[in-house]
Amino acid sequence: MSDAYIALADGRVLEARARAPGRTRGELVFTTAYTGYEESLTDPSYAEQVLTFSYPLIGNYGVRSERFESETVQPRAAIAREFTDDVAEWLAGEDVPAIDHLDTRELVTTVREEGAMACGIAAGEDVTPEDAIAEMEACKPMSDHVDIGAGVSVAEPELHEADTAGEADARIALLDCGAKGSIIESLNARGADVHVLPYDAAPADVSAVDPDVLFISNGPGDPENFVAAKEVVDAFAGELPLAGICLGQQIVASALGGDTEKMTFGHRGVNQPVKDLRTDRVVMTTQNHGYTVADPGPLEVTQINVNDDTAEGLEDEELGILTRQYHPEANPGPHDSLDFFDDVLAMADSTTEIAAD
Ligand SMILES: NC(=O)CC[C@H](N)C(=O)O
Repeated sequence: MSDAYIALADGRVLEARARAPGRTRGELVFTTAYTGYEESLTDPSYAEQVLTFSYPLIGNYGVRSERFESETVQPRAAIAREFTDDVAEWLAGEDVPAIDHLDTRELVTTVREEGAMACGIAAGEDVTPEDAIAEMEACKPMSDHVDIGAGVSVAEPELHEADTAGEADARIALLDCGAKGSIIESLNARGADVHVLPYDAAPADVSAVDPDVLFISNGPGDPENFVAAKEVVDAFAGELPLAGICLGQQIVASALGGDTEKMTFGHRGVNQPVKDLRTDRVVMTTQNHGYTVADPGPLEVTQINVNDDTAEGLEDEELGILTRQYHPEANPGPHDSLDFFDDVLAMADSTTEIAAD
């Protein structure tokens, strides 16, 4: 008798071992990252998803809150071939179901072939396969989570001061659609004050901060549902330099007349190769996304994914727009693309010069 089950939308039910009990449902996705489980499990972009680690052993360097990207565990459940006790205890303490001792290679192959899909999990004493099936049947498609930003954004504006407190070189308005903490830290470390605004802030809320750059964060769900953020981008494009990471890139492109589409299984891992089309330089990047910019609208695609040619960087020098589909803040690494933040802050400098002229 097993004490855990996962039901898949394709009709299969797999047996597993319960490491943290509970019943839940979500979109089944996988990451190939072999380090960075603390960062992944606290990345708000995983809201409403069930995260499978393709690497077989997760947790062998413990759990330290210094590495968290947000204050809570974000996916609805976690799956690995084997979790260490440290990770299992952390997830149990956070009431996030976790299961292991199942064939995660089969799970990953299924998602690669059939796409990210609904799943249901039941773990703990006395659970039955029917419990997992009932959860799976109640699972909504990701695009139906129309207000997903509400669960991951700040409720009120917050100021995160530059490490050079009192002597900030730039002021950033960060629209928090589920921002990873290390995006804020990367900006603070480069001398920028970061005014974090709720995901549904109005253009007037952005003006109130009088920023040098408007920055749209990463976040969960379907970018087309972030209607207020698109209105903000539309209001400030050409007026203020604009930057975005991941969901931020998708929102900027969509707001300016482009389009996004759902990928079959997405990109989640820490070794995604990205090529800059102007220099032919390839860097390794951290990624976590299930949607992609299919039509960049007026923006130029300056970087692409080497594996599937999808858009990884969008720019418009005249409008002052710079976005990345991957995660330049690079926690857990690699750090190849950290200079993105220097390029964003250079846009802030250029507006200061324009204003001074
Ligand atoms: N990390 C992100 O910002 C993810 C963006 C979006 N939710 C996607 O899955 O594509």
